[in-house]
Amino acid sequence: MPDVKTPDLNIHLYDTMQRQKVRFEPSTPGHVGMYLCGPTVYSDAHLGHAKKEVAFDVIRRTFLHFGYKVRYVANITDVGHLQNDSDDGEDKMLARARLEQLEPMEVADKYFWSFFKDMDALNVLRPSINPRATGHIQEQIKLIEELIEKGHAYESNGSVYFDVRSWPEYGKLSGRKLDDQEEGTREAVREEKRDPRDFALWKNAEPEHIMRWDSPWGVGFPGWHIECSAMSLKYLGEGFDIHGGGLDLQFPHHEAEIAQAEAAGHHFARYWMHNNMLTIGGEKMSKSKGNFTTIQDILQRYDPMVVRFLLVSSHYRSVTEMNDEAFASAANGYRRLVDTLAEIERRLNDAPAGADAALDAKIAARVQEFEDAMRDDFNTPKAVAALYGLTTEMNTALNAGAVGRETLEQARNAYRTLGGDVLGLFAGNGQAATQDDAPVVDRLMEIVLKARQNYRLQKQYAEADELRDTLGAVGITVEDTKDGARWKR
Ligand SMILES: Nc1ncnc2c1ncn2[C@@H]1O[C@H](COP(=O)(O)OP(=O)(O)OP(=O)(O)O)[C@@H](O)[C@H]1O
Ligand SMILES: [Zn+2]
Repeated sequence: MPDVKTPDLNIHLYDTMQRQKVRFEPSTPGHVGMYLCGPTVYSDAHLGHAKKEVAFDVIRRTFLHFGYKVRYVANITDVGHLQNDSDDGEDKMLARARLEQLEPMEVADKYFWSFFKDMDALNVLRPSINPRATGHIQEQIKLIEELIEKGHAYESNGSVYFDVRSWPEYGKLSGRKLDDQEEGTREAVREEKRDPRDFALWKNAEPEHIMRWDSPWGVGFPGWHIECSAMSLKYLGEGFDIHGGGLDLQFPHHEAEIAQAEAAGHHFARYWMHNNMLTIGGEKMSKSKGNFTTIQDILQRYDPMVVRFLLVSSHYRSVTEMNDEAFASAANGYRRLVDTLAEIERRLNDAPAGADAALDAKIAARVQEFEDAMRDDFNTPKAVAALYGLTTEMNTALNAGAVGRETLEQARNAYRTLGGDVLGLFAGNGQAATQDDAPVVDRLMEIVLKARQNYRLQKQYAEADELRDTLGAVGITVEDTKDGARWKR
């Protein structure tokens, strides 16, 4: 018999569209189709991106835990996302390509791989499907044609705009009334539009715009929003289950996605989920504000599992404020869990046979507490509190003397399943969990890398390589970049 678990039917989630917690009912029993708006790949990912990716990864893992099959589609934006998120301005990819003197597709690939390297480190499961906007131009053109045919879009000067006045529901997700919406675009673009709030589905390419494709309206490129409507429907089908993204994408991006899909006659996402922001000094961390810390930089200082622990310690719909104290307390909290788990595993080597019924009941109650928290809109802080509770109880029992093998196994399974499989916290060995020594190691590494650089300058490459290999053996990788050597552990 295959190991088939009956899906749990008691999961509640907060649906942004309905503005309340509702019971999740899948469109196909036992299956969940999820779409997540992914990154625009023009620079390295920062901790704000990590918050979003980890939030939805935990949601996906929770559905898996509760017996669902999940198809998880997360896109990569590699065209059409213009600066200021508006209908004019330079394409973010092109601006970066110019800066780095690369082909736009080189920029996309460079940051695509860097994104996945970071996500792998944070133990974020890879998407089931990872479609790229430039690979789906035909699908986007087809959807635009449907919209023109139905009278919800019009061509103007080689560009195509969505006619917001033709779609009274525009604004239903964010609750914005059409009249309250800003008219952000510059004069020349505004002249092309019937209403300044119309948004671009397709843009006519100026001669110098090198990312360009043929279309029924001439040579151009897709608007930013259309890719997500086209690709989610393609891979998840009509009326798919969950659409996710950051709260800041509700308007205009998600509002536009809904209008594009529904005005063309499609059934779109049935639930909308949004993560809140990671902030620094109370302000959203963002690339354009420049107040960001890249994931690569933070991983120089902290074990990726500590970073992940920090992120799951606050709810996905709450703000996560990032500062040194938050990391220090995450490192300590995480250490408590892994130390106890390590002790349980050590004791299992020579534990006496048998079980401790009272402790078994406590473990079962903590498992229940954890699962109830996750069923209630993926309440990770409460779930973490259940793990802390378990940890206190286990430490008391372990300090008091021998614990029976069956009970130790139960406890280990609880940590591995809930902390490991659901929260994704036990990739790697967690050994570098508390890096109170980070400043000292930083300084030491500066000295070591300088020594290695001296070897290289004197063409003593064998010695330089040996130094790098020795560092590798203790878990420190050194990478040579054009800006000098970088390291991480
Ligand atoms: N600080 C943050 N906290 C949580 N999620 C974020 C944060 N910053 C970005 N995201 C999410 O990551 C996704 C991609 O965001 P995007 O590439 O626009 O990042 P950004 O730093 O806001 O860039 P920009 O400042 O150029 O708009 C979006 O879903 C967005 O909501
Ligand atoms: Zn999107």
